[in-house]
This record gives sequence, C-alpha cells and structure tokens, in this order.
Amino acid sequence: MLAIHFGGGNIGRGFIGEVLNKNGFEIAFVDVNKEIIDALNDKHEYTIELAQEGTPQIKVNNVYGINNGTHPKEVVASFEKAELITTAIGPKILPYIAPLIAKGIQKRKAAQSTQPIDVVACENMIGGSTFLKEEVLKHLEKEDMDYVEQYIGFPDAAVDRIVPLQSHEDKLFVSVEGYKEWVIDESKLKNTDLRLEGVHYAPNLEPFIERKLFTVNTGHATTAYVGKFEGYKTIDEALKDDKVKEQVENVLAETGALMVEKWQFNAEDHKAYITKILSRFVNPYISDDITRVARTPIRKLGYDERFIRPIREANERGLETTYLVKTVAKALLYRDSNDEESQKLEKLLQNKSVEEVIREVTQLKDETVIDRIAKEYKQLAQ
Ligand SMILES: NC(=O)C1=CN([C@@H]2O[C@H](COP(=O)(O)OP(=O)(O)OC[C@H]3O[C@@H](n4cnc5c(N)ncnc54)[C@H](O)[C@@H]3O)[C@@H](O)[C@H]2O)C=CC1
Ligand SMILES: O=P(O)(O)OC[C@H]1O[C@](O)(CO)[C@@H](O)[C@@H]1O
Repeated sequence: MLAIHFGGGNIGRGFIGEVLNKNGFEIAFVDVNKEIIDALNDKHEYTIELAQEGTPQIKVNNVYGINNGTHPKEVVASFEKAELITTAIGPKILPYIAPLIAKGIQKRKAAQSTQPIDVVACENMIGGSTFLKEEVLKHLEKEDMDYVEQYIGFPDAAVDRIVPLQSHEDKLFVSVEGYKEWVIDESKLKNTDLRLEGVHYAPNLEPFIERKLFTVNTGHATTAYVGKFEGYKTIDEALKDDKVKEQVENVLAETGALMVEKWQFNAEDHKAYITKILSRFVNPYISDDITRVARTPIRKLGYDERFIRPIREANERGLETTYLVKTVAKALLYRDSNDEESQKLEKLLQNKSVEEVIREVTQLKDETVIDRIAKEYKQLAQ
C-alpha cells in the first residue's frame, strides 16, 4: 500500500507519517527540500520523539522521498499505484502542487483505474481539501470531470499536534507533543473501505475544525501577537506574563461562547477543552518560537481565518468581541524581518490609512468593526 504525502516538513513527518506508517503504508514524501529528500532516500526511516516525560521515541520506516522540483514525472507516475494522497505543505503552497495532482489523476484515468482514492489536505484552514480540489480542477480537462467526481475524493480534515520549528543534526528527526488529533470528513470520502487507525471519521467536520481552529489556533496566535507586543520570544515565556495570559483567556472565552452557541458544545466541556489547550501551549518539553506561531500575519487576518471569522460570526449573534478586536490590532503591529507578509503589512500601513489596510487584508465590510480595530490600532501605535 502506497501513500503519497506532499510536504516532508514538521507535521508531515511528525504526525501524518506516524499515522500512515502505523496503518501499514509505504510513504512517498514529496518535497522540494533536497536535504530532506536525500536523507529519506538514504535512510528510509526516521525517528519521532515525544516531547513529554521520558521522551519516548517512535520509529517510522518504509519511507522514501521524491523531489517534485527536479522529478515531477516520478510524482505523477507514483499516482498509478497510490491508495491515499495527503498534504501538509501550507495553505499558500496548495495551488503550486495542484498541477501535479491533476496530472496524477489523469495518469490513473489513462490506466483505467476504478479504485477510488482520497486526497486529504491536512492544513490549518477550513475547507483545505475543498480548496485544493478547486485548484486541481483548474488543471484538468472537461472530459476528466466525470472521472474525478466518480473516483477522486477530497474530504476536508482537521489536524492538531504542536510541532515547533527545530533543527537537529539528523535532518529527519522530529520532536512533537504527545497530543494528537486527526479528523476527516467521512461524508466526502470516495475510498470508503479505507479507515485509518488513529483518525476520527466525522459525519460533519465543521464543529471539529472550527472548535480546533478558533481555540488552538486563535489562542496560540493571540499568545504570539500579544507576546511579541510585550517583548517575548517564545510562547511559554509569553504565557508566564499574566497580561498575556489574561488576554488569551479572554479571547478564548469569546470564541468559546461562539462555539457553544453555534455548535451547542456543552459549556463546561468546552471550558475543560480550553484548559487542556492552554496546558499544551506551556508544555515544558517544547520551546515554540513566537515567529512560527505568528507567521504569515496577512493570511491569519483573512476573512475566514482564526480572528476575523469568529469576530464576524460573534457579531451576527450579538456576542462579545472586545478581546478579539484588541488582538487583531496587535497582529497588525506584528513585525518579523524574516516574514515576507509581516514586511508587506508594514509597507501597507506606511502607505495607506489603517482603515484601508484592514478592509484590504480582512475583507471585512462592516465599517463599525473596522473602526473598532482601527481605534485600538491607533492607540497602540502611538
Ligand atoms: N507544525 C504544526 O504544529 C502544525 C502544522 N499544521 C499545518 O501543516 C502545514 C505544514 O506545516 P509545518 O509542517 O509546520 O511546516 P514545514 O515548513 O515544517 O513543512 C512544510 C514542508 O513543505 C515543503 N514545501 C514547501 N513548498 C513546497 C513545494 N512547492 N513543493 C513541495 N514541498 C514544498 C517544505 O520544504 C517543508 O518541508 C501547514 O498548513 C500548517 O498550518 C497543522 C497542524 C500542526
Ligand atoms: O500553521 P499556521 O497556520 O501558520 O499556524 C500555526 C499554528 O499551527 C499549529 O502549528 C498547529 O495547529 C499551532 O501550533 C499553531 O497555532
């Protein structure tokens, strides 16, 4: 059984690889990072270490690498015998791998394969696989459409495991937190015979992905933007400051109220979920750089992303958004000289009014919310 996984980075090796290996798959990691690909082809195995007491290790074997930059045809050829396709490559990169996936699908069609297969995007975004499908369809012909609809599934998914930026002498070694959650929308599966152990199949993914994105990712990003504003470098360091911690708790109370109202999560259970998530952020075995969690602020300030969507949806329901709005203002002030989007944001704010920048970046139409964010920003920027 072969699985093709796009993105041999932290979550690819540190989570998806572990699950696929446990389920008996041979894994072809597709990546443009030559060092990673060469190491995979040299060793055919790697080690995951759990960042918890005793630091237990897990071996992942039966793996190899394909460099899609230099060997795209090899990627396409491997689609013929693959039984699962996954990605963990970053939302912005999905359009760049879409042409290869389209060619791979055409390869299966040419081989008259009637074995259904699923393409699962494991990215931090709502509707990741659906978005990838739209990108893939752009590279297919009209006559391919029936084949895609019949045999190729793009079920959305949510993945949750904290894997910080890290660097080891062994390029494949990866340290991850013990906690893990991978949920796949079973309603969009085509290969319904394949059920991965370690994956939860949900008839309706939306509550899971929203609860995860608007708690783990909103909470983490709040820690990062507020923490950076207060002068910290790492997530755990920032959360030791009560000012930061309180803002994170207040933000999660706001998104929590929305989740409880929208999806009828039990309020007490949701409180316990928040407590669990906060304890993961301060895991003493992990040092997570603020720059990783805050990366690409323009994307994170997007219309359907971790701040703006809860603000919009809470407003529609008359719920509180004071601390979400305060955090967006701090995100606008986030600066990292190595982050292109942060640099772009700074330039935008130098050349346009903050109201214009908020409209452009968040796509918000509600002028009252735009004014509230702008007011907070102006106070902070003084
Ligand atoms: N690190 C984490 O804790 C988690 C990350 N995620 C999501 O997983 C995705 C990947 O995140 P990480 O693994 O942290 O990032 P990463 O940077 O460690 O891994 C991404 C990999 O994609 C490769 N890549 C970039 N452009 C490529 C291209 N055009 N073709 C082939 N490969 C390419 C990079 O070389 C890298 O190895 C993101 O969407 C992230 O939001 C989701 C849950 C947890
Ligand atoms: O990967 P993104 O979307 O840039 O956001 C980083 C977030 O993703 C995670 O790595 C996993 O959900 C979190 O630790 C962090 O909040």
